[in-house]
This record gives sequence, structure tokens and C-alpha cells, in this order.
Amino acid sequence: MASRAPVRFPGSGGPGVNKHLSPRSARSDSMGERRRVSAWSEDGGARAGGDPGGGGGRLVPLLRGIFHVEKTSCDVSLTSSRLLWSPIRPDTPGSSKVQAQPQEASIELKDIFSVKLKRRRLAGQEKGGTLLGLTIFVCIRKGHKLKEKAIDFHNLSEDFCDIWHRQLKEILNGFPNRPKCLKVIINPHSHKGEAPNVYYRHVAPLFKLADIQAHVTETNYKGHALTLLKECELQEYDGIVCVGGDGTVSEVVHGLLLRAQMDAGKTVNGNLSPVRAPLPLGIIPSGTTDVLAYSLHGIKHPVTAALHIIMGNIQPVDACTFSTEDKLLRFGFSSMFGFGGRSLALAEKHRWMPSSQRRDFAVIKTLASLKPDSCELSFLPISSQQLPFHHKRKHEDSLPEDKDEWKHIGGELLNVSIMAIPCLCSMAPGGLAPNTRLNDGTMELIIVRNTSRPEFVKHLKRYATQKNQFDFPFVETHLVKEVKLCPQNTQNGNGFYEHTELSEDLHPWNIDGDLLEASSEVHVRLHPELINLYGSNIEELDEAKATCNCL
Ligand SMILES: Nc1ncnc2c1ncn2[C@@H]1O[C@H](COP(=O)(O)OP(=O)(O)OP(=O)(O)O)[C@@H](O)[C@H]1O
Repeated sequence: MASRAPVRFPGSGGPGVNKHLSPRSARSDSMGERRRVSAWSEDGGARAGGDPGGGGGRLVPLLRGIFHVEKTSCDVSLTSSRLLWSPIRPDTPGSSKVQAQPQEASIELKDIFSVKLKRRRLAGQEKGGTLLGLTIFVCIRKGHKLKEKAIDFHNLSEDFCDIWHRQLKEILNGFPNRPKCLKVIINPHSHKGEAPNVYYRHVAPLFKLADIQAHVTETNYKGHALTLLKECELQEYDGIVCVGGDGTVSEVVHGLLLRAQMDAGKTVNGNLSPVRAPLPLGIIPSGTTDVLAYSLHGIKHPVTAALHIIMGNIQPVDACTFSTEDKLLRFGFSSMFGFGGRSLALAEKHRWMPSSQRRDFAVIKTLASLKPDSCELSFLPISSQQLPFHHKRKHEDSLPEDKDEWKHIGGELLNVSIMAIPCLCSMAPGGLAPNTRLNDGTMELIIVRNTSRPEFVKHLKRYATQKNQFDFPFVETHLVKEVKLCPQNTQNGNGFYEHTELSEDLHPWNIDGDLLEASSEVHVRLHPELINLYGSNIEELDEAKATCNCL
């Protein structure tokens, strides 16, 4: 017997149901063939196998039969890459009328995430019931949003539906990266206690539909996720899912990357060359700002996040290490020092306030006592050789050619942002760092020098508009690989630390929305594609529209 060629499923493309008028390569079956199930090979022989050409433009049915779709009797074919159906037109003997081509619809198999036998059941009945056919669950994309759609294929024959069900399941099981078992970590306090509700209402039913086992832990204290990730048997899982706001995501990312270093036997110190995270991480946005989820999915939408996980859409993302000379402080994606760090420190002191009020209160209060930090800042710009293609034309001339050359800046700085991801959020839809991308091997360094309060406010307000927020004489941006920042004068004299009760020697950093206090120089290094996140490259998706707005 000839051996079966493996079925290959091509990668990405536009999901959804396609309806188009086209001549069918396969002839519609007559109603008399209703119970006949054929599995066609390339040479027409009946076998339940794959298409060695992987689709390759030719429609080679693996299965073909008749179902009712939307109350119309349809000729349905399953090829190795698509499910196609078109209405059956009965022959009218003697009619000379030329019949219009039947409207054909199809879905790509890679867009299907579940197939279930559909049964009519009485209320409360869990098993059995009269078979009605199959329901196919498809992931459809509308802009950045992903949605589920169910399509019913009715046929009352158990044997017939069973063959289709098994064949479709086998195909779905062959898709890479689709998780079967996940560890889910929920912060029950995120966004006024909404996170569990978001998970159980919007995400858990989709995981169940996709036959994903989810082992859920609700955290009991700050640091619980970190402890959990240090101790749990990661090999049991295909991925980790975090349900919470930026602070929780930051803790989980740090925990997952720390665990990777432990497992690799690495000494975790300031010079660490980190290994990659062992498992992909899914982020279900349930906080107030949700910068990471927004940057990853282009939208703050738990169902979109869940469907990226279910579909196994993997996006490698650059991450940073934040360290002192001898100690690793943190893994993360973005940081702010100065105004951004102080306002977070102040917000954390007022956790009893509702989160949106807390943030506004902290920003206003920090603006009221706005003052610069005296800093020594060094950075290693990326060279013109390392410049990602999307920046090439604008930046090439201003960069060092190919050798590493540290640059130094000293003085009074109001804010320093160092970001490896664009940090999209509702307050800054274009991103806090619009010139970097999720995995382009660069961090954007944004330095805001001392200026008057009204000018600084003007700069901040621009983030919410289309205008260039960096177009001020006191702002400069660089694409960098490393940054060292050392505050010079820890005594600020106006009592700011009295508000926050921070020690005078400690400087607040905002790292991915989580507060970190450091007393000495912090060294930030970029590590390309250190972690896989469930999501897609929205920048590539928007590429056609996007224009580089680098300074
Ligand atoms: N059970 C818990 N009790 C107290 N704190 C927790 C618990 N679980 C996690 N945390 C911590 O709570 C902090 C804030 O969490 P998170 O950012 O998810 O919520 P949020 O502040 O409501 O959201 P956002 O930051 O978007 O406003 C994180 O630093 C996290 O480590």
C-alpha cells in the first residue's frame, strides 16, 4: 500500500469565510448520493489521506458529501487547506435556461479552531440527544479584532458526521503551536476585581470550546505569581496565561524569565546573558491601561487575546534586563525614570483610590511638584548596520557605522523613557515609543530635559494627538541597545519623597507599570526576541498604511 504523504497546512492569511462566484472544479453531487462519503486522493482513488501538494492551488477533496448549510442543500468538499460548499441546483429537464453559477463559500482550515457534533438536547440533558450535524467554529478578523463565528453543517447521519468530525479533528490537531494545556494566573484584584469575571465570562468558554485544559490559580498576594512560576511543573503546560493589568503581567514575565535562567543553570547577576522563556505567554487584558496587550493585539479586547492563544499565534518579543553592577533587578519591556517613576510611586501610595482616579491624581500631583533629576546617562546607539529596515532611509546618516560607541549626556532631566516595545495605550494610541517595534532589536530612548511646566504639559498632551510629541527642543530620541542611568543628586529638597515616603537614596522606576526602587546606576540591556507572546505582529499587519515617523 502506498504510504501517506504528510498533510501540510500553510501559514497565515486573511481568516474568515469567503464567498465568491467561481466555476467549481468538482461537480455537484446529486441528492441520491447523500449517504455516500468519498475520500479522494490525487489520482481519484478513495483514501482518507492528505494532499501531497499541500493544496498548491488544486482542490483535491479528502472528503466530499452533502450537508444543509443555512437551510440550503450544499455540496461540501474538504481539501487539505479549505472547506468549500456551494448550493446544489436540481436539474430541470427540458429547460433551455442557462443557470447562473452557484455561489461558492469557503473557509481556510487554519481559521477553524473547533469542530463539534451538534445534537438536539432537552434542557438539563448533558449527553446523547438527536444528532443534527456538525458545527464548525471559525476565528474571523475585523481589523485588529478577532471574533468567533459558528457555522452549522446539518446532516442526520451519525456515520457520515462521525467521519467528517474525525477527519477535521485530525487536521486541527496537526496545527503547530495550538495549546492543549495552559497554566492560567489571575490577579483577583486587577481593575476593581474585574479580572476573574473577564476570564470566566469571556475566555474560559472559548478555551473549553477549543478543548484546552486550563489550570487556574488566583493569586493571594503580590509576588504569588513569581513564587508559583519558580515552583510549578512547567513541562505539563504548553503555555502560560496571565489575566490582569500591567503590574501582574510584569510580575509573570519576570517570573517566567527567571525560571528559564534557573532551569538553564545560569547565575542570575548583573551580567546575565539570558536564555529565552521556555513557554509562550498569553495576556488577557483586565487592567486599566494594559500597555503590553494593546501593543501586542492592537486593541484591548479579551476575546481577541483568547483567540490568539487558541489559534497558537506566536509573536517573539524583545525584552530588557534592568540591573545594577552586581544584581539583576528585573526583566521587562519598558521603563520610565523621573516623572514617570514618581507618578507611579505616588499612585501606589493611594491604592485605595479607584485605578483611573488614582492615575490622574498622581499625574497632577507629580506635575504640581515637577522638578528635574540630575543624571548621568550613557547609551549605546544601534549602528547603521543594525538599523531595522523600516527605519533605514530616515536614520542611516545620523548613526555610527558599525562599531559600538557609547554616548554620554549629563544634566537636569525631567523624564527618561527606555522602551523595547511601542507601548500603545488609550492615552497614546500611536505609542509612548512609536519608533520601536515588538521585535526589531531596538529600544527607543526618550530624554526630556528640564523645561517649564507648561512646555512639559504640552509635550505630554501631544501623546494623545496626531502631532509629533518629540518635536520640542527639550526632547531627544535615540534607537539604542543599552542604557546606563545614574542619578547624581538624591536630595531633592522640596519634600517629594515625603509624599511617597521613599528613602532619599531610592529612586522610583516605573517598569511595565510596576514600581521598582533603585539606589544606584541602573543598566538596561536589550535582548532580542527573549520571549514568545501569543499575539500577532500588528505592525506588519498595518505595514501598508504605516509610515515611519522617526525624528
Ligand atoms: N492577590 C493579590 N493581592 C495584592 N496584590 C496583588 C495580588 N496579585 C497580584 N498583585 C499585584 O498587584 C499589582 C497590580 O496589579 P495589576 O496591574 O494587575 O492591577 P491594576 O493596578 O488594577 O491594573 P492597572 O495597573 O492596569 O491599573 C501587581 O504588582 C501584582 O503583582
